[in-house]
Amino acid sequence: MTDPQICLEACDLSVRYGGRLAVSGVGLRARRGRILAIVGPSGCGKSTVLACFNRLHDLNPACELRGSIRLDGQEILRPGLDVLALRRRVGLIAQRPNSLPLSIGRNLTFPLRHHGMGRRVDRQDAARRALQRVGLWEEVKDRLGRPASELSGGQQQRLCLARALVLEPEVLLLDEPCSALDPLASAVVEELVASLRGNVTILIVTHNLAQARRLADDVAVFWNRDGVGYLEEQGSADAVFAAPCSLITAAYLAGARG
Ligand SMILES: Nc1ncnc2c1ncn2[C@@H]1O[C@H](COP(=O)(O)OP(=O)(O)OP(=O)(O)O)[C@@H](O)[C@H]1O
Repeated sequence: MTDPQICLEACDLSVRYGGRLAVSGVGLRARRGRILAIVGPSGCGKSTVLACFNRLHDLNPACELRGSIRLDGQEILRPGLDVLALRRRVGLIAQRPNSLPLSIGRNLTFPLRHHGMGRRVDRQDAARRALQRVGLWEEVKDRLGRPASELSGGQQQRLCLARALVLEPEVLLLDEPCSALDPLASAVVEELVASLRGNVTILIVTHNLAQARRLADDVAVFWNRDGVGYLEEQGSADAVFAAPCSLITAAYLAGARG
């Protein structure tokens, strides 16, 4: 039986690019409403695994997935799944702010329309609430018609978070969301992510171990052997940081490896 505390679960997940095995045998569990930090050295497959959870690899015909991923107990890798509906439930925020080449307001109303919210007034209302949620409303309310590209990097990343949140996702996948931001903008985004705890299940890839310590309820440590990424260890952040089970994790967290 599915554990109701588990929102998202990968079992024996493997990914190949053009036939080359990139990630193998990953079993990962994300608890509902908690923040799971995914850490590990470069190239061990963190982003590759993260992108599996909203089927982003469907866009890459050279990419092949094996194994199982269940969202609320339902298999999401099965053929015929409504991928648009999945992406409404599981949003992804990339490393670099990727606002749409539209106005600030339409960055939010466009996805709502795409996902079938019919009335303009409802879309505008949802957009305002999403902008308030990420603390951008006061900064942009008088220039909603201006291009999103006029915003700073930090503001654009908050706009991207608002664009994901406006669809009221159950899960947010964050791929190093602060790595392109200065420390102040990074702190704002980090606080925002922390404020979502309890409401949204969050998986965040980060190279910043201090950030993982501050944010995470749970931690998954990835590693790579002979060029193939795998999950070395996972557990509660307290346990993994204080008393890791694996020597590799211990050395990585101590800064000696990776
Ligand atoms: N689109 C792609 N096509 C081919 N190989 C890829 C592609 N994306 C990733 N890879 C390969 O898959 C492996 C894992 O890469 P991935 O980016 O997932 O690692 P990562 O742990 O997220 O790294 P980083 O921390 O540097 O972002 C690497 O060997 C990489 O070269």
